[in-house]
Amino acid sequence: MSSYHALSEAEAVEYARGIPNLFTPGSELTSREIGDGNLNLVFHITEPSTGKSVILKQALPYAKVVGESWPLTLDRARIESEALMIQESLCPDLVPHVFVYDKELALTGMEDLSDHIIMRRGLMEGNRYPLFAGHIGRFLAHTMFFTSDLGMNQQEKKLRVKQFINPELCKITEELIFDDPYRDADTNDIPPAIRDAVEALWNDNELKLEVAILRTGFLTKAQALLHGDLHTGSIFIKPDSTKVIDPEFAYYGPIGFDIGAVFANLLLNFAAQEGWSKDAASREDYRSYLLGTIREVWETFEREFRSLWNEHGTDRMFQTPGYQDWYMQQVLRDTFGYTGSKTVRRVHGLAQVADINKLEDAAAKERAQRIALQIGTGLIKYHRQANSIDELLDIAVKAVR
Ligand SMILES: Nc1ncnc2c1ncn2[C@@H]1O[C@H](COP(=O)(O)OP(=O)(O)O)[C@@H](O)[C@H]1O
Ligand SMILES: CSC[C@H]1O[C@H](OP(=O)(O)O)[C@H](O)[C@@H]1O
Repeated sequence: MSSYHALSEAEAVEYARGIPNLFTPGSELTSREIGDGNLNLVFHITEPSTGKSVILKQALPYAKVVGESWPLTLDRARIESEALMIQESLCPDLVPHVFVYDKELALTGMEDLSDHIIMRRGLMEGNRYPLFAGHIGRFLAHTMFFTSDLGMNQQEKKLRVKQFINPELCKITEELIFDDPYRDADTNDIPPAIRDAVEALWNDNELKLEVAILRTGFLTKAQALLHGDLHTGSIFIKPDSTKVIDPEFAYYGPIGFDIGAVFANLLLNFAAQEGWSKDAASREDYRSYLLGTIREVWETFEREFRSLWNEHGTDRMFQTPGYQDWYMQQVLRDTFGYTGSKTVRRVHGLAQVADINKLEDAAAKERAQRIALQIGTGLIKYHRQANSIDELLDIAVKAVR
């Protein structure tokens, strides 16, 4: 197969047949396009006679959610496959294995994770995942420590920064997270019931100053190789396993941005319990589970990151007493701010979340949206003063009192 074109299901089968050592030569293969994300095609190829399968993910030259009027680089397929391979080298059990990356077709062939479910769906079904916090805390600590100036050769790190320059995907984030929600942008999709609360953001200069500071961090703070879009739709899960997918937004940025993405999406589900829980007691119980998960993710991340630093840190100046504590406090403060920014954007910006949008009861949906905005703006405004993860949990609890 030659130059770039979007594959048909039949072409996807032929492509998969050519991946070495995967399927039985000459056997029947089936293909189904299952992409439910905002950007790409995803083909699920199976060999019914053996149960073997593979996922082929192909970038389209535009953003699928908007259409051909929003052109988008195919280089994101390279970014995604290279990020997955680095993450696999650091946390082999927490990402899908990549079998093949095809530059010309902007296509990645990877391990099929269909025995897992997308975590957003799992949370909407009220499931609990006791191992998740440990898994994702370890993922965050290892992928960020070993790609940062703390944990890798600082000259090689500069080359990594170059490898993951991702201007078009970063621009999407810069606009959809750090600009459009705070003005009357065309991309916004404002729920009419909460227009008053949304307009209040546009006029809140204290809030916009903090967003400008967080935007500056996103633009300039090349701390570690981020996943870049670590929401619960980018996490596959089952009780004993967690897999992170879809790092096409990967770039060198502030560590708190990825942690904030995880927390924001747990908090969006927390807000949406207005409609998902059947009564007040189960609502409170599930919310406690979500907040407990946030606390455990942070504690795991902090413990593992500090221990990697103590064991593998090579920079002499960074061993100065007090520096590690200062660094962790900055990461915590960034985490508050990015959790807030990533919560707000999902309420009235482009690409919202099913946790809230699938609520059928209009009053519950409106309450959920207002709670999410209150949590998000509260975290953004407080972020530069934060000293402990408890304060984040308090801001969430106060929003539902
Ligand atoms: N490795 C995989 N195994 C099984 N299904 C997958 C895999 N990767 C993606 N999918 C399916 O395709 C969907 C879209 O994939 P995703 O990587 O999130 O695409 P996008 O970048 O367009 O958001 C996922 O929600 C999931 O249902
Ligand atoms: C125009 S892209 C909108 C939105 O979609 C991405 O999510 P995903 O690829 O997981 O569907 C990302 O969050 C972008 O901000």
